[in-house]
Amino acid sequence: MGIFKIEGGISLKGEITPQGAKNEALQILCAVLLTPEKVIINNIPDIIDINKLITLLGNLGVKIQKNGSGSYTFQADEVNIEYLETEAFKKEGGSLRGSIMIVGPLLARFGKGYIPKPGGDKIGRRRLDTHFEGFINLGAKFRYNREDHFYGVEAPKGLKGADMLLDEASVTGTANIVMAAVLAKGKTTVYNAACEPYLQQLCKMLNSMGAKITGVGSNLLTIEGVESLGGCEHRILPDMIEIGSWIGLAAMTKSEITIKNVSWDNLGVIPTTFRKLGITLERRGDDIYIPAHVDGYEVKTDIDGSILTIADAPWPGFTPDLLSIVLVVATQARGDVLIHQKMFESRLFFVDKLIDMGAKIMLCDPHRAVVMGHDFKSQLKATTMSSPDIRAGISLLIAALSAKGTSTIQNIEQIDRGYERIDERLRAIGANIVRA
Ligand SMILES: CC(=O)N[C@H]1[C@@H](OP(=O)(O)OP(=O)(O)OC[C@H]2O[C@@H](n3ccc(=O)[nH]c3=O)[C@H](O)[C@@H]2O)O[C@H](CO)[C@@H](O)[C@@H]1O
Ligand SMILES: C=C(OP(=O)(O)O)C(=O)O
Repeated sequence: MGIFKIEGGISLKGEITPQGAKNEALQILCAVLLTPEKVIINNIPDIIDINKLITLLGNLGVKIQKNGSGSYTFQADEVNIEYLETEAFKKEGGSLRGSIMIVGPLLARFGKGYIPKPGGDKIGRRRLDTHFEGFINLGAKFRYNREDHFYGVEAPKGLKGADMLLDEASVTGTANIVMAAVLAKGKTTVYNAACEPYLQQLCKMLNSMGAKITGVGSNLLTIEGVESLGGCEHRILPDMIEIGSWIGLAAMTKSEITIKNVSWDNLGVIPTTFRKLGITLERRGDDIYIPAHVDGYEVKTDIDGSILTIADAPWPGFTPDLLSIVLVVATQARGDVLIHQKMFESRLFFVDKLIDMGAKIMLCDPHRAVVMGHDFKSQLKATTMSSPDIRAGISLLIAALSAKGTSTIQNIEQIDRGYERIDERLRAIGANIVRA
């Protein structure tokens, strides 16, 4: 397992360009299974999770050609569906969360889809019921083997469009159901659909392949099934979670940073949420400019003076993936913040490490933490820590960059699974970080 050694307490300066979005890329890569024609995808991030999914597609027989940095051509004209029943697939298929989204396309095109319990972060229960209830609504037969946690759906006679109301607006669940419904017979409506920008991107890509999806961007999608889909070219959006991470990093290290080409119109409430923490962000064209916060940043209260609460919610609410970053940034703010992580129950436990570093945080229960900001009057102390999940990992990295002295972060594979060449990119703006 690799480690990062970080010499903190240094202000950074410069420009940083966000990578392509991990969570969009996972959906888009699965969609290549829907057509025998060539699909070109640009701006694919070079990170562990994405590279694992590309390997999985290769093992399924998809032809893969690298065109250049971040650009690939995929062709799923000879899919080896038997691979789904091998021991190798049982091992490999479960190693990331995003692999669950191969099931919808395979079911739609080949009448069957199997998957071992998918991996991803250990951040609480991660149910798959919404996915499989959706497939069942489309006429698939479902089976689950409790012993080896293996899920399967089959529809040898094809899928049939249906009206459905999802039990929750699951992001990967909606993507999976949409990818199954595009090739079903007749009309499907999906209400309480997730509608975040990455899902909108998926729907736009599918429409460019010949699918008929309307309502894109809303929570009611209507899908007219088509016989087959063709090839296309698609570009992945910048990663909004990475953008939020750089905003937090800039504020915490009092650095002047420009985040390039962020696709502002797809950031939703992310900029306003950081502004509530007192962070100044300027829109400059499609860039975000963050001045050095030499005098710190002051948390805004609610209109009636009550303590600011930052909570997650399905899009267009604030993404749960940025709450850990907001929490670490709050430790040096002027004022107090309640962080309410509603979706996942094990994502706040990393606060122990921040408390060890000197942060004032009260963990009220698994979902809520009150952060009492230091206003930089007391700097965090460098320490040795281990990254429990991807977003806690980056939050600890931000804490280490702000702390005086040398910190060590272990288990950095958790960070590498979502952030491309992070050490190299941070060194380019002046950070003292080495990989060992
Ligand atoms: C590979 C990928 O794209 N992963 C993202 C995806 O995961 P994923 O698609 O797995 O997450 P889901 O949207 O299914 O649900 C996330 C959690 O929120 C709960 N939930 C969800 C919707 C809802 O209306 N109410 C509710 O309580 C679910 O029970 C679950 O515990 O979306 C999550 C929520 O944005 C992100 O954290 C993950 O980074
Ligand atoms: C939780 C995340 O990823 P995954 O769903 O892949 O575990 C994340 O990206 O923050």
